[in-house]
Amino acid sequence: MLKITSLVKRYGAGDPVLKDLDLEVPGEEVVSVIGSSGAGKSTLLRCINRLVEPTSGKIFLNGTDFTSLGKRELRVGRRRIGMVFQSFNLVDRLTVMENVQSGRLGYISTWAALSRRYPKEDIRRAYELMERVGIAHYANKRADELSGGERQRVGVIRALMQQPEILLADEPTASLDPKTSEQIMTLLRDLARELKLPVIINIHNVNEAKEFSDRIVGMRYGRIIFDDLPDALTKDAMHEIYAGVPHEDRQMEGAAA
Ligand SMILES: Nc1ncnc2c1ncn2[C@@H]1O[C@H](COP(=O)(O)OP(=O)(O)OP(=O)(O)O)[C@@H](O)[C@H]1O
Repeated sequence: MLKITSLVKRYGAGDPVLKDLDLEVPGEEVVSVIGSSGAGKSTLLRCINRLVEPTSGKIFLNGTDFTSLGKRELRVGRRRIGMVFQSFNLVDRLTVMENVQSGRLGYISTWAALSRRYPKEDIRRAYELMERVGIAHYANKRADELSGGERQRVGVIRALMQQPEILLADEPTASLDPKTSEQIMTLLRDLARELKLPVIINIHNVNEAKEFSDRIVGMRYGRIIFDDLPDALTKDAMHEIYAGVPHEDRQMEGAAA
């Protein structure tokens, strides 16, 4: 369970971009965070693992107060949070297996990692997960020889190798074509169920958010102004979330389709 209370983030001396946010995400729930550009979605995600330092407020993951962790504790704590990125963040010249094993970097010795002497159990788990998502036959291929969808599968498996307690996905499908995008969203939803893992997805595609999430959180100017089931995301609710945004009409048509 993730619990966020009274979260505020202010960059420099400017106005806060997160304004007193409260959010709870229980296990195996897929929550999509939507909202116009600049609403604070990425900042929210990045505050959870403290890639961005919260200004005030509390973030608890299964009882641990992440906001109070010191540097060393935070390094260990971050293993409990898996992250999936829009641009995949793979090391191109490394193989799929090497990229996947980098999810274990915090757990094994530097020597073992550098000499690629991965523990047997890690190799077994990597193959199990790669088979689950259909990329096991690419284990020895270089990451840059894969398609976008395959690369994102590697990104997801690398995050899962950490055995995380939550998965944060920052626009995981934004670089993918519509069909591949749906496959990745299906995968995230199914893995959430199978691994009993809460998943928070920052996403612009409202149709995908509605189709693949258990719950939608709508942000506007640093506040959560919608938090409900996908079916409750009516045109009016969309209007409120996206009011004043240049692409408002396109977004609304998308949701109504
Ligand atoms: N490092 C930073 N320094 C200063 N301001 C920042 C920084 N990162 C983000 N911001 C500002 O914080 C606000 C929220 O940005 P954020 O990236 O969280 O929004 P977002 O909803 O994820 O937007 P998008 O959908 O375009 O990615 C924006 O006004 C942005 O300019």
